[in-house]
Amino acid sequence: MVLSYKHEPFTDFTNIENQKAFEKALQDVHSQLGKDYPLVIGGERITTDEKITSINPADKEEVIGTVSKANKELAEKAMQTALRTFETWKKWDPEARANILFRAAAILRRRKHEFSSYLVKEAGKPWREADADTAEAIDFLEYYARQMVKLKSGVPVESREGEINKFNYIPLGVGVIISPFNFPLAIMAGTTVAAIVAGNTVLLKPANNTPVVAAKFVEVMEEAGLPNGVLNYIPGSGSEIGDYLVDHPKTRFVSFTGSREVGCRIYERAAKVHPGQIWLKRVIAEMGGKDTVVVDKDADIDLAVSSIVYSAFGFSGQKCSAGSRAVIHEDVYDEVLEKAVALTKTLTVGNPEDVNNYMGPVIDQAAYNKIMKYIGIGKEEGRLMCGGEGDDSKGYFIQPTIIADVDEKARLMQEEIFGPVVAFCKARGFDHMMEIANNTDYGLTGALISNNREHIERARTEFHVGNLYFNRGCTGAIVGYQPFGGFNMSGTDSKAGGPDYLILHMQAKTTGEML
Ligand SMILES: NC(=O)c1ccc[n+]([C@@H]2O[C@H](COP(=O)([O-])OP(=O)(O)OC[C@H]3O[C@@H](n4cnc5c(N)ncnc54)[C@H](O)[C@@H]3O)[C@@H](O)[C@H]2O)c1
Ligand SMILES: N[C@@H](CCC=O)C(=O)O
Repeated sequence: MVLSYKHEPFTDFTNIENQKAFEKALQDVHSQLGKDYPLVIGGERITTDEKITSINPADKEEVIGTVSKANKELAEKAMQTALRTFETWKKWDPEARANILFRAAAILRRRKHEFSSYLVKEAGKPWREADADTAEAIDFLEYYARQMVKLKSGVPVESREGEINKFNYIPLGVGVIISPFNFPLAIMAGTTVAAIVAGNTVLLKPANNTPVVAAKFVEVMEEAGLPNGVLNYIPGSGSEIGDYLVDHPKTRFVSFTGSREVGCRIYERAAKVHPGQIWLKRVIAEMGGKDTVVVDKDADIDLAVSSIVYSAFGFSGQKCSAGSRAVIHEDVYDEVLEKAVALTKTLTVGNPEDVNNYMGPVIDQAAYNKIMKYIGIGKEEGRLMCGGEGDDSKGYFIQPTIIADVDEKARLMQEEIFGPVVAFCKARGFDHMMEIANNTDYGLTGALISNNREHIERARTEFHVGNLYFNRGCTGAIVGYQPFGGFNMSGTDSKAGGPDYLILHMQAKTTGEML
């Protein structure tokens, strides 16, 4: 019997045994660095001359691995393989497909610290963030497997006398999975296995900064018994193979997580019907955010401060859910600001291999340059209270930065920075707070810190975000507990880790039989 779903607990790193185990895993992973990873198409390992070199963002000299790079011909080979494999995979008993996910979850759980160590090395995640990323990947496997078992017999519909009507879900076909660098295990794995367990075959194109952890995950799925050709691993250039596969007439759906710019491009291209295409493509596009922590007049100030600071600076602000705006009632603004600056100054920045560092680097030179440019803009749009400095000599380190007194319409309050920068903005009252909270193109996450019941209830309907939290920060959704996805330009609100998610990867079929 399958036990009911419970999310994977996080590792307690204050426990010395856990600390030692993680240090050992880091050493083991260190000894594995620099390997070469081939493409995997139909189980065949294909090595190309052209490579993606994955480096450690905390130490540019350290190569995590080199990864073969698919071109259009190889993407086409992967498509043909996935199309062929779909004909058999779609007929598998959904429960048997779910069993592969359960087994993969068990393997990942046994190798938890190893995977988290790859996340420390390849993505620059501090231990706790890496551990949470691996736990979330396990959660996705466990949760979607159970969801598939629930959906396998469809949903009951009514029948009149003399007929039997049924309503079942069947798979779609070949899906293209395009994942971001910032949850290189959880989002990559979650989007991939949701499509697979629903009976589809997939082409996985991971982010170019983090392809090694994806290659390791493909090995886990093979070990768990996934038949060859169901999951095809094809890292490559987004603009080359990404465009090619999004445009492909045999692509049935695209599951994308990443920036608004790329998401909109995919959405638009996927809408065009190409010669030989006999369906309208489905697109799941989960994109950026400009997320707000709102602090009410009668809030618990210390809770407000920690919610702002940890939502803004966890994983150096490189979360779509990051609280990059703090909107604070004018009566408590100065106090919250002062305390937030003091707390931020205690945060340590450095190599994430050291458990004592709260923040590691940002992902690459382009991200570093972009964030530093925004800090420059912030200095003009507001008052620099702390941080503001960066050092890209060894890795891409940026100090956690608070910019105060920013106008609600300023660029710092409107544009996704995706780095450790938070803008503080003063509000006149609750109406004004809600107005500011809703004044961006996005609508992903938000938090209200308040002890005013009427304001909490008003925010429940007026604060227009896909994930709204009260009296806590705005990051850290848990699979199965807080299904995740946003409104407006944050995407298609697919709600990863939620009860509707798998259905997006299937089509419903009605049958009616006369007796
Ligand atoms: N809403 C969410 O659930 C969610 C979750 C994580 C990250 N994000 C967002 O992702 C962004 C950060 O991730 P990123 O920098 O990896 O995003 P990105 O858009 O730069 O890249 C995402 C993926 O798209 C690929 N890509 C690039 N060009 C492409 C093209 N023309 N066709 C197809 N694929 C292409 C990339 O290679 C990568 O695999 C942020 O904006 C963040 O808010 C959103
Ligand atoms: N689901 C994550 C964010 C994913 C995007 O980066 C959270 O809730 O913090």
